[in-house]
Amino acid sequence: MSSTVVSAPGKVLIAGGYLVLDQKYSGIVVSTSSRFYTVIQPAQGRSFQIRVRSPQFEAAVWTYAVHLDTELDVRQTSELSSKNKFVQLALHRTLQLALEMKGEAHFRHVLNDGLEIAIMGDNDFYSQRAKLAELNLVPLIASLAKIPPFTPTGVKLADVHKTGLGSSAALITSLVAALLLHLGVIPPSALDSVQNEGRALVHNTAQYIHCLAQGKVGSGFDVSSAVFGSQLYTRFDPAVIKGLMSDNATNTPLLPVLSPSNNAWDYRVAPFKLPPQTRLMLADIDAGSDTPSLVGQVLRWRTSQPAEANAFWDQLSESNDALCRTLLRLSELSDEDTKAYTSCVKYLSSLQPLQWVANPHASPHDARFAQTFYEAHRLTEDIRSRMREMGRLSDVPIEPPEQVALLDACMSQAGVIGGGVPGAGGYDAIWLLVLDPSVSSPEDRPLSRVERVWTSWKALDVSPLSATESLEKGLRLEQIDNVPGMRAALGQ
Ligand SMILES: Nc1ncnc2c1ncn2[C@@H]1O[C@H](COP(=O)(O)OP(=O)(O)O)[C@@H](O)[C@H]1O
Ligand SMILES: C[C@@](O)(CCOP(=O)(O)OP(=O)(O)O)CC(=O)O
Repeated sequence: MSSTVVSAPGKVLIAGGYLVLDQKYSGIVVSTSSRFYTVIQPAQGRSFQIRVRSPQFEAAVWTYAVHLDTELDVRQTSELSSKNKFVQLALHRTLQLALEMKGEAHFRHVLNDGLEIAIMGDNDFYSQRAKLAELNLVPLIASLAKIPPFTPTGVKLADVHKTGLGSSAALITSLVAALLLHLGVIPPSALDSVQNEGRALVHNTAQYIHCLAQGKVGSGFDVSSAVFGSQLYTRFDPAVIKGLMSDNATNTPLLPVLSPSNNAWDYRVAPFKLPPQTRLMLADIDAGSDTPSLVGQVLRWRTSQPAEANAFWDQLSESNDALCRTLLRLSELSDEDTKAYTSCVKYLSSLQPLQWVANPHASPHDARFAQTFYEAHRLTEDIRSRMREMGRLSDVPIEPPEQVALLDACMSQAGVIGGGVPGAGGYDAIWLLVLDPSVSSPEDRPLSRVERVWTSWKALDVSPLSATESLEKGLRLEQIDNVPGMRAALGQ
């Protein structure tokens, strides 16, 4: 049997943090060009053994034995090595599903060869600050390209500095998809289109396993974007997986719950993408925040002040939805008249947003582009101010003063549409959307202006990520030799 390689993108929740936990509201999630990869190869001679390794980390090899008696068991055999609950649960539950769907004979046939699995994340998932310093490189996006792909982090998994792209969700999603493909549960064509039963099965299984591994049911926007790509996401009702979440549910059949034909899966994925000739910029800030504790405190405020909080969330949600519509409208405007759109992007990229709508010579036709970009700017600023207000009301540093100063400095640069603190906010990251005209010289690009702000910023340590938006719709089937640096990282 040959190898199976599947990748899944990381995520940035640009609007809808906290609200997306409630089915009444939605979140805008952008999937990133930075991806997690799972490589599965047969392990000749190690029947019913599974070896998993993460070559970017120290001591990151986990070996498991698969036992199939009255029930399926996946037991770690290397007692001396650390545990990896996310990987072990993904193996156990996905193999269990494969057993239910394909039967014992097929299961034994595939496992007879054993499995050799490698997990790798693009460099963006882990802070590259130390590596840039070691190579004497200025923290610029162009410098990141000089770091070899899948570069070793030099530390154990537990000690790595994550950048917030959602490593566990992308990892679980790529691992589940690769296993379901390798075990013949879904065909490779399941990854050809977005609306597909096989892909939906990957989604449901990965959501369930991610919740189980995290020990909580989050909104699931990270898994959904890893499967389906950028989207406007509305969560599933957690009741659908309740029966499978307890420790003594290991004998409960998975398929009736995880099957795409189970109507209790009521998540909604509406199309979303960033406008053409704009670019997402992300920075990792060297100061972390603990998402679960921020979430706990905001939700306690909502429970204690329901009337105030619900009215507040309704208004914030209107701004989030309006931002989604406005950004989608820009794609339509570009389709309607690409030439005029392109020249407008070039013109606006040298001006600040307030000047965008102050051109007395613009024809009504051209003014539509500038007005829509301005509306996107206004909405991101409105969302920022509401998120800050929610932080004040719940006493949570959602956009703390240090981040306010940094974002305001970025926002004052010509050609910056908007930005904010992604997801739950806090100190760990910022996102920006900038105009990125295809025809300007490199130093005139808004991207370069923002980078100059970042490199000169003293109050916080700001380091860029290389990710752009991924326009591929989530999961992707890969070939080892087409992924730069993969074979070297595998040591093959
Ligand atoms: N490269 C990797 N190889 C193996 N497991 C990984 C890797 N990256 C992350 N994980 C798993 O994901 C867990 C981290 O999950 P979590 O703290 O929720 O991170 P995140 O916020 O990035 O999703 C790790 O403890 C490990 O089990
Ligand atoms: C608060 C939230 O709505 C968004 C959190 O988004 P982040 O991107 O901050 O999440 P982490 O990857 O866990 O750091 C919680 C949720 O939707 O589950």
